[in-house]
Amino acid sequence: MIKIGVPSKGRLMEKTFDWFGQRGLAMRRTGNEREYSGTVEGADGVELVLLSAGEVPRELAAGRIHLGVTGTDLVREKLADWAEIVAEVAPLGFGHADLIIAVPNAWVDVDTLDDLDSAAAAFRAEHGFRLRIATKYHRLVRDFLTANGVADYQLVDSQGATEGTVKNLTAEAIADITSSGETLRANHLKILSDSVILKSEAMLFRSKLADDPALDGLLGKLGF
Ligand SMILES: Nc1ncnc2c1ncn2[C@@H]1O[C@H](COP(=O)(O)OP(=O)(O)OP(=O)(O)O)[C@@H](O)[C@H]1O
Ligand SMILES: O=P(O)(O)OC[C@H]1O[C@H](OP(=O)(O)OP(=O)(O)O)[C@H](O)[C@@H]1O
Repeated sequence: MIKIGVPSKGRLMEKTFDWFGQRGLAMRRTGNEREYSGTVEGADGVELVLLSAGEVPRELAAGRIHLGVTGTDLVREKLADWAEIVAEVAPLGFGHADLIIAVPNAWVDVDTLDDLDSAAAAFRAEHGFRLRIATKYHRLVRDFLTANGVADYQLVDSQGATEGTVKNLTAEAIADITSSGETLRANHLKILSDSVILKSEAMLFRSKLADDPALDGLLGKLGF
């Protein structure tokens, strides 16, 4: 059985279903609205595994799914040695979003990473603790800030509604995905001009740790 891991809800699921549908593989959810089960028609021996987008990388790494759809951001964040574990089969043309760092609009003197570095040092001197950056992308943000010489900060974990942490006084800055920019604007935050950490998009991945004799045939049918 070839197992394909697909996000279980929302835009990502619907667009993924459309993408496979256009290539002759009809996917749909079955059971009631809340039941996470689904079927695939158009190819024999293929099973649909509905997963949280955030869990697709781990399932690919464990070899429990052969193919998986998720954002490139989540694969790079969750799998340190991702290029050894998965191969990128095809970008799907949706789910485009940038991982960026943003600070309050009110910080008029802070527009770049250098400015952030200065502000972070001043913040620590004034408050006695390090400036807090809220994010769920710990690995990517830490690596990026280290590479850019920013050190005087701490990451605080935020698994959702990250832009709200500044207003809630649990962080001074955030690192999150943005697409239209609406959420940042609504929360009075601005992007540091040189802080695009990653340009993410939805991608079909193949696990290098799971094989099936029929996999190449299926990829051929999909056009790859
Ligand atoms: N506003 C957006 N526009 C485009 N892509 C987005 C947007 N927000 C998130 N994404 C992308 O969608 C993917 C899934 O995001 P996320 O982890 O937030 O999922 P989720 O909907 O919270 O799912 P779950 O809670 O099941 O893990 C990520 O790859 C992310 O980059
Ligand atoms: O730039 P925009 O178009 O406004 O999109 C960005 C928002 O979309 C995502 O949140 P999501 O809706 O997935 O909710 P979350 O806060 O639970 O991650 C992301 O975390 C941002 O908050």
